Amino acid sequence: MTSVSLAPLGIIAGTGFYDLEALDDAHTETVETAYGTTSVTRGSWHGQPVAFVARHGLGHKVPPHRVNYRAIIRALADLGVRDVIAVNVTGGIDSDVEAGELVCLDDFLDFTHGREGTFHDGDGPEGVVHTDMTTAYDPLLRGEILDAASSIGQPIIDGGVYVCFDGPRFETPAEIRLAALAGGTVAGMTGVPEVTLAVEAGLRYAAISLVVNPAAGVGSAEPISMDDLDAVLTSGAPKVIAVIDELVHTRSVFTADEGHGPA
Ligand SMILES: CSC[C@H]1O[C@H](OP(=O)(O)O)[C@H](O)[C@@H]1O
Ligand code: HPA
Repeated sequence: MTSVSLAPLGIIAGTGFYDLEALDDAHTETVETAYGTTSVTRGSWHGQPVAFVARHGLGHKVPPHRVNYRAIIRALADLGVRDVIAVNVTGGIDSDVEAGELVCLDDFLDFTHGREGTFHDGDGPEGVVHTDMTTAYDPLLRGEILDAASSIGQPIIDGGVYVCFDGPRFETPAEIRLAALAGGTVAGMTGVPEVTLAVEAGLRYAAISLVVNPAAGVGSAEPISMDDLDAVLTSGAPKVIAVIDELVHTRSVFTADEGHGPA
């Protein structure tokens, strides 16, 4: 059997996901890019190479508005990653979406301001570039996530609009009502420009959102409780890992069948 080098699967995760225990031979390196440095943990999962980034850093030191999204995406692209699965913890805007549920996102609204959101500042050899965002979340990668969830019997909502706010404060009820009117499903603080930079970099990107609370003012006037949120995160994180585990496992079977498995 000829051994070929597989492109590593990129995984970017945030709140509650700081290392991937499933990774074998994990080692963390600092990757330098033209946009700054980022820390990437590389290892293998079911024999598949993986490059993992904890977007808030170990110990959750970096708030959402200060994450260096360009360095993260550039680093993964430079390491040869072609596909990225992102995990975003969110608040439910749509009252039908409950805490503990998973959503496979299919669109976004960008309510952020002033983030470094492009690789195309007009100063490169390519000049002015306008990147299509019609299917920002890659349909094929979304399909892999949905199939993986279905295979293990994990419910996941097929499609949802991620509304990205700057944070780090939570939103007001009025902001969430506006986002609901605009068609938002879930609220978060990190999904954009991560997704748009990935598309600009030519990566296939899809995101699993774990809903951990009703967004501000949804269903009740109760303040968002970090304790409640943490409890849902603790019970929900293994569901997300199980879906990704199945996706990676399926890929490993497929690559072995194709004769491209690890030697
Ligand atoms: C602790 S709740 C707010 C925090 O969680 C989300 O992070 P991530 O998307 O990285 O999972 C949200 O965007 C905020 O950064
Ligand atoms: O309600 C929320 N809003 C924004 N980001 C979040 N991340 C978890 N919950 C929320």
